Amino acid sequence: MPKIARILIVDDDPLNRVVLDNTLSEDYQISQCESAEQALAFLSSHEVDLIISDIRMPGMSGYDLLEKLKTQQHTYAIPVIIISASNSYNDEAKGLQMGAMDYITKPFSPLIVKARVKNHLAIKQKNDLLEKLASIDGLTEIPNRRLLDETLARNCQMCAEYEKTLSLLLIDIDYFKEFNEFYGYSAGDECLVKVARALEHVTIEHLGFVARYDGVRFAAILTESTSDSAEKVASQMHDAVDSLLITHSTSPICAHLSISIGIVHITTNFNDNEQQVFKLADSALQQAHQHQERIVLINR
Ligand SMILES: Nc1nc2c(ncn2[C@@H]2O[C@H](COP(=O)(O)OP(=O)(O)OP(=O)(O)O)[C@@H](O)[C@H]2O)c(=O)[nH]1
Repeated sequence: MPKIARILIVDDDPLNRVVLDNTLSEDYQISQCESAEQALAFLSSHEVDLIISDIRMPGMSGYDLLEKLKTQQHTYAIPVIIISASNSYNDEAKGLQMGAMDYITKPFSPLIVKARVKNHLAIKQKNDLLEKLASIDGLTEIPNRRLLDETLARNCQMCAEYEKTLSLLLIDIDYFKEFNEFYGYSAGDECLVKVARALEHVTIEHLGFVARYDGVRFAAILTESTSDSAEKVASQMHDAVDSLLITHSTSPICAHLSISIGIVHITTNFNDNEQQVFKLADSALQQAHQHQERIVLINR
């Protein structure tokens, strides 16, 4: 069943909220807020597909709300329709320049509101799909490098700001060139999909994030972890890949397909950016390869 879109109405006038609610509630799930401040609080814990906001409200105005929405990761992509009693071109231009998708003047025609809402939701749906396609690895269907880079940058910033811990695990499949050469590239593809699923399963259980970093390397991010818990996750990843029992007869180290893992664990008060964090995880992975160790951990 297709998901019913959720629309948030922000207006200090209860009558306007009721009229809009009556216009749209037959087709959508509606939530109402009587101020921009209340809307921001609501959006911190609820997902919405579209916002309809008045401009002139006590406290924060609709413009202030727009400005704030555009600076937050979880709200910048939500389309906003401004609905206002002002028919001044300046007000309309300002709203559109600030990123509103549309501007409707009051009194409004319910049919026009319905049609515009429907059109903006259709565009949002397509944008969401494009966003998803641009963030997912085509072969393994787990997040790709682009989403990994964004997620790591965001998490590094959050950890520095709120003094939280972060672990980055870099996972490499051992002797995959030899696997491809012996079993063929499409068997290699199948194997990558299986390994990705196994890693994803373990990571999700620990509320982490995993992505395909490049050809045969994966990366997982764990926040608020300890170095022990990061090592435990790495060890579970080894078990998960071992239990796939994928024969690798040309591997010099194991009869089955195996992985090596480098971990960097960052404790509070760190100032490393995402590139430095990545370099450290990579050097842990190189050490794992050099010394043929299953897991190498660098504490920072
Ligand atoms: N089947 C398949 N192979 C890939 C894909 N992407 C990269 N590869 C192959 O993966 C192999 C990776 O080789 P290397 O980076 O040398 O890694 P390795 O052979 O595992 O060597 P070590 O990392 O030292 O254990 C190369 O042969 C690539 O062609 C893919 O999407 N599918």
